Amino acid sequence: MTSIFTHEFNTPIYKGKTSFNTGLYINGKFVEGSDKNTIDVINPATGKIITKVAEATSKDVDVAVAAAHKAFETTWGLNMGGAGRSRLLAKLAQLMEDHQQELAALEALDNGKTFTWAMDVDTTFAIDTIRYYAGWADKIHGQVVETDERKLSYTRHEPIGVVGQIIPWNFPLLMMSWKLGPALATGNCIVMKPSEFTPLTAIRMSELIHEAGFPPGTFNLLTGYGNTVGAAISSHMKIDKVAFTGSTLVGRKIMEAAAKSNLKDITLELGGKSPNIIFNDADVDQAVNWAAHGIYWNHGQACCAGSRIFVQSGIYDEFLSKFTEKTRSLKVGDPFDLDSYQGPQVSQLQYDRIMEYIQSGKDQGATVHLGGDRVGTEGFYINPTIFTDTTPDMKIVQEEIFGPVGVVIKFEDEEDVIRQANDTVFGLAAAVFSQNITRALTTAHRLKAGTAWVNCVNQLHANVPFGGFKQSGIGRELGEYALHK
Ligand SMILES: NC(=O)C1=CN([C@@H]2O[C@H](COP(=O)(O)OP(=O)(O)OC[C@H]3O[C@@H](n4cnc5c(N)ncnc54)[C@H](OP(=O)(O)O)[C@@H]3O)[C@@H](O)[C@H]2O)C=CC1
Ligand SMILES: CCCCCC/C=C/C(=O)O
Repeated sequence: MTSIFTHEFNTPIYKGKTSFNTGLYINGKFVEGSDKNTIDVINPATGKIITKVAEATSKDVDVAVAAAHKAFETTWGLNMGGAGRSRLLAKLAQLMEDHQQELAALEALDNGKTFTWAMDVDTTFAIDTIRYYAGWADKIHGQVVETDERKLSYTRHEPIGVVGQIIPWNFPLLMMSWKLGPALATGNCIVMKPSEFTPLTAIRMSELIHEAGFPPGTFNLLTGYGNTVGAAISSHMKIDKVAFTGSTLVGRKIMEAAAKSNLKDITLELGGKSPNIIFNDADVDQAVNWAAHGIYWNHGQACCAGSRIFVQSGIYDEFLSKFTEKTRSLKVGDPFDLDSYQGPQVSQLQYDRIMEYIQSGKDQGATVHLGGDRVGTEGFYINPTIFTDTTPDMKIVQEEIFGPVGVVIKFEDEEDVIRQANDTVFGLAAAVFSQNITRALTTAHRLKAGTAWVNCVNQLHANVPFGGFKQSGIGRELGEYALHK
């Protein structure tokens, strides 16, 4: 028997109730996992169990894939026109909006992000994304190509089939929407695995997908572990594509599994070590605010986090002093407190990883300019941390920390900073701060990054493609680009 999770939020910022089934969602029904095991879901603010959810196995993957294939052949795929798909996606967006506060509260409870950001960013952007792809669903056509005066050819944009989607814990609902939107708009059926750490909004979304009226089997949700369910999805012979967001390490495994099984198509949105470049002629106060947002927002748990802050020598001291003050002012605390900027890291595992990076920075001779320690005695809270006196070879300069830890590095001129900024295996995002538009754009164009922001950071929109160069990924999400792969 599957269980129902009921929770009453009685917090300063949100009061309300949620109640939903914690089973796997397969073929339009909530069911137990084939082994009847469960996974504990932990509250990162306390380290205590919130609830248990069903644990899927590779057998459940087979059942979900069969259901998805049946839906693809009968009620979805080429059998449901674009207008029908559009209507259902629009209905889903409306249901998400009707339950926005509940979804934001669940995200804050499960992930540790603040309720305020979950409302203003995660849920709002997720709703926008589903609505945006609802708009596309009936506007997807191929081309007519005249080959000579008497002949023409035409192309058709057909769905791929059954797609596996593996999503991470840092933006659970948002990453779900980035993957759901284009896949459903183009007529594919889905077998999705959320992160074992943050499954709650994905499960609640399964109920909303059901309520919206998507035919059984169109969308299936399997809560489970990466090395069982994730691996079974990426090596499945009847899954036609896998879309993944997560670490570069696992991205590599997925690509290998795809190659070794049925050569399925892949989209990978992986790690980053984004440079944030601040020239002498930047508006320093503006750059300080954006730099803080770039690295500390979502507790540094963002693929595009501006974790390497390069500051030109003429303003280095002024910047560092103001950036230190700004960092000191950010309140770390309960995700449901009105004035919290930063909540806990998502898990004990992630907390330990970040602390190990902080220790490695110290061991390799960098200076902890600010922070570097835990906050409080329970939960996974870490003080926003600034490192200085780094060298290019240090782990904290080269590797993705995925925590509120930034390195501030002095540079001399444009050539110097472009060389340093591009000295990374990653290439997801970058930012440039300068009042000189020519310098800003010239620098932005020379950075090997999928996205380069000028005088701002983290500006992502449903209609703008996003994805990485180098080991930050393959393919693009969002915008029209996401419809083509
Ligand atoms: N680009 C991004 O947005 C993200 C980057 N990361 C980076 O990865 C680091 C490690 O975080 P972590 O949570 O371990 O990231 P992972 O890459 O392990 O997790 C992302 C997703 O992949 C799943 N997964 C794990 N192993 C496999 C596998 N063998 N086959 C298929 N799917 C699998 C996970 O499942 P499970 O539920 O078992 O964990 C989860 O759903 C972070 O510190 C950060 O640097 C992490 C998350 C997001
Ligand atoms: C303003 C919205 C920012 C969204 C960031 C999305 C990041 C994705 C990732 O970490 O994979």
